[in-house]
Amino acid sequence: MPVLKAENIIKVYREGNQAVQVLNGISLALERGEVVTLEGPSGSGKTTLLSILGCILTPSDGRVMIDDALVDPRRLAAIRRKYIGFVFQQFNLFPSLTAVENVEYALNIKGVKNHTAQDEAARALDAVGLAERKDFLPEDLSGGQKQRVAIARALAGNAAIILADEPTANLDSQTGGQILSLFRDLAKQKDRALLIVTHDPQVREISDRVLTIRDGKLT
Ligand SMILES: Nc1ncnc2c1ncn2[C@@H]1O[C@H](COP(=O)(O)OP(=O)(O)OP(=O)(O)O)[C@@H](O)[C@H]1O
Repeated sequence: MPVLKAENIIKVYREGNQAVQVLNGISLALERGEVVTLEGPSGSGKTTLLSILGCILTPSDGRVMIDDALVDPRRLAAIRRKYIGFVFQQFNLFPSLTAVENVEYALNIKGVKNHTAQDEAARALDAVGLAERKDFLPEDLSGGQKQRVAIARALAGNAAIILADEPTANLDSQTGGQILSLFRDLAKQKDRALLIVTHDPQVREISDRVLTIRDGKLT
């Protein structure tokens, strides 16, 4: 059974009396333990699709199922907290929190508190090779290290679905390559589904499958 399934997703953005249909009937399924690349030209709807799959946006039509249950638009935040981990191009770390506090904060939001959160955050940073820098602020970390913190944050709390939007876009290709193999290994270890939106050709190399979106459809 796929952990994530999208059926016939349509998304229309409205601005004033203009309507633009960005997604034109997208269906896909992600299995646990699978790493999938999503490619497509700029403006083709990749981020929109990722936001719908990640329960940030609701589709105009079509449905998303997680673990075979229909995603209820009234419960998006709760479903997102339970099932989804995100990694972004800009890392999106809180600048005033240390590495470990960034991960801990995300765990707190997921309902993991106190010592359990502290221990899990420390373990997650250890898994991405940052145990020695766990008390550093983001400004004292390199780009690759910041992305490791973001990966630790996405993986902590056992999200079954990890969605990444251009995770290597701000990294040099060597650092990007290292981050990608780590990301893949960690996702595979726990049988998570990992979907990566990217223009980076290196992502294909660590993926099981490549999806291409063009004019709002998968080709
Ligand atoms: N909130 C919004 N309101 C109106 N139009 C939007 C909105 N968000 C995105 N769009 C439009 O929808 C289209 C798809 O955008 P999206 O960001 O999903 O594409 P993308 O494939 O991720 O692009 P890129 O690779 O450049 O990040 C674009 O034409 C964009 O301008």
